[in-house]
Amino acid sequence: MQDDLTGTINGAKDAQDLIELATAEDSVGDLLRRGLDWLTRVVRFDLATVFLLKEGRLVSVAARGPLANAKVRQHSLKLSEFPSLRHALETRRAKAFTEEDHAHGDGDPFDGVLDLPPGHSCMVVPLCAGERCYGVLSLDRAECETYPQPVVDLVEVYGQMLATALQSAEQRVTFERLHRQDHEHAKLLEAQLGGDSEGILETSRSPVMRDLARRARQVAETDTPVLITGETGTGKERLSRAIHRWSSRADQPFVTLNCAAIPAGLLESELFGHVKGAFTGATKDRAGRFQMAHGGTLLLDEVGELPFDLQAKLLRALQEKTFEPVGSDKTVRADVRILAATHVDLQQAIAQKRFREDLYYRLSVFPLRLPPLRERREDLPQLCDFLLEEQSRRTGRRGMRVTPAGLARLETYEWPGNLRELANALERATILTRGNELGPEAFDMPTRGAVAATPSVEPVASVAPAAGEPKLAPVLTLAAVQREHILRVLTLTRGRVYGEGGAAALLGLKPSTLQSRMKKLGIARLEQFVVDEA
Ligand SMILES: Nc1ncnc2c1ncn2[C@@H]1O[C@H](COP(=O)(O)OP(=O)(O)OP(=O)(O)O)[C@@H](O)[C@H]1O
Repeated sequence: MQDDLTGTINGAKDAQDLIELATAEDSVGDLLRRGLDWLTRVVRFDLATVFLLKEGRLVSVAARGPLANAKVRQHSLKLSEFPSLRHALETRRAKAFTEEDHAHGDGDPFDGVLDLPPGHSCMVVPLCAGERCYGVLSLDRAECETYPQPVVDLVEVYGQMLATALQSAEQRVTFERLHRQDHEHAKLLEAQLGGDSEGILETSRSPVMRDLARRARQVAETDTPVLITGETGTGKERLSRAIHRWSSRADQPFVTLNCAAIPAGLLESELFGHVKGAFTGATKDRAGRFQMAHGGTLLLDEVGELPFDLQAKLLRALQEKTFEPVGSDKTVRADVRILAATHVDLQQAIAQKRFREDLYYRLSVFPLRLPPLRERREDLPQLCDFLLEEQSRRTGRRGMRVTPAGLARLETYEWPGNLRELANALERATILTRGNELGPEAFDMPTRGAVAATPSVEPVASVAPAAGEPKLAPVLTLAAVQREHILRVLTLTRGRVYGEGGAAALLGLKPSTLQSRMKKLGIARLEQFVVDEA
């Protein structure tokens, strides 16, 4: 198709370019520039102008052709004064103007801006997609001739494509803004709840802790993997967050994956993502934690629980920084700094063939061992202040403090659940106390001697027997009874939580519920129950 008003139309190639234009992830400016480039190939004009609708006005945002000048680029029109433009938007149809239209219609949109002859070639194309009309495209030529209908139809399709591309560019901007807002919001919440604070690390009174914090800050500056070990509740996750915040990746995502909390069959997809149809229930592509952490830090919590076959895949992802989502043969690259945490003795797990030695050496380039609370008792006063302050942000109970006698009481306890147990003890004491002072009577843990005798139970109080009556057993807290019972069942199942005959099934709980209860009660996961089956 070629005449005075059409350019050279190169069939499939032009259609393909147009589709590419509509699906490209360009910014709005680039999109308009490329869109007008495309148009020059298929239709002749001296001026193509894109006007976008803003508060009842059509504002020129891009212009192309020999007549495009600064005045055209700054031009704007009141839509209500141009019925022909309004009509094009209402009917969503492109229209070529004839000499007659010019004689009886509204004024020329470029009156006062350009000196175009009466009856010049002119076409108006609405830019509408879905529910929205974004504006109009106008084509003008200094010659007096009407654009033929096939050209109008073609440019109308172009207008629809351009509007669709504008729509997706707009959606992308909105999505990115919402994503940013979510990120900001999450950070704010974290800050409000105190989760963005490193807690008592560098300010610790314990020389061991201070040294650990110093080394953590040094390694934070690098991309070296760090293996954080320590008993349950010693603050491994909080230390990981501190390392992330101290690193140059601080503004990028911090993503965690608790390898013990996710059923083994789903872990690979959680780590590396999956593609639609990879397995029953995979109804769409889903990014894994590696992709989510791109540019940032990924904490593999309870890494000792990672199934053996998945450990090889993780090793490859660490070495090559690439992996394949489940069900895909496409290799994905992610730039992720890895932190791993565990409370199990990985050396022992290696000896029992439950953990790969090569992965261990990869993860443990820089090991950090968090001491248990009983080895840093000198931090108790600071920790109590810190945890009470943090708790007050959640509960509103401000100004709580532990009296010196209360502290002396806390110092006599062994703290098997470490900082988490301390936080829980303080919260319980706050609930049970009317005033602001937590004295020894506010705390329900046994003294050091009692702990040694019955390590897994926590009596609240001994009920004094009346004279002549046999001695009564100590009254246990509900938590202590639960703890003891769960430990018994875990021993029976040799540490197995999941599946038929697992502890969760025996206790009538969902495995995830049992896991979280175990975590709360400070029950370390499972190696002490596992009998080496080799
Ligand atoms: N350095 C710290 N200063 C003050 N409080 C801390 C510190 N580290 C941890 N905590 C508190 O102790 C509790 C347990 O912390 P965290 O979850 O980081 O421990 P963890 O070792 O990762 O536990 P788990 O082994 O169960 O995964 C949380 O309430 C946390 O706020």
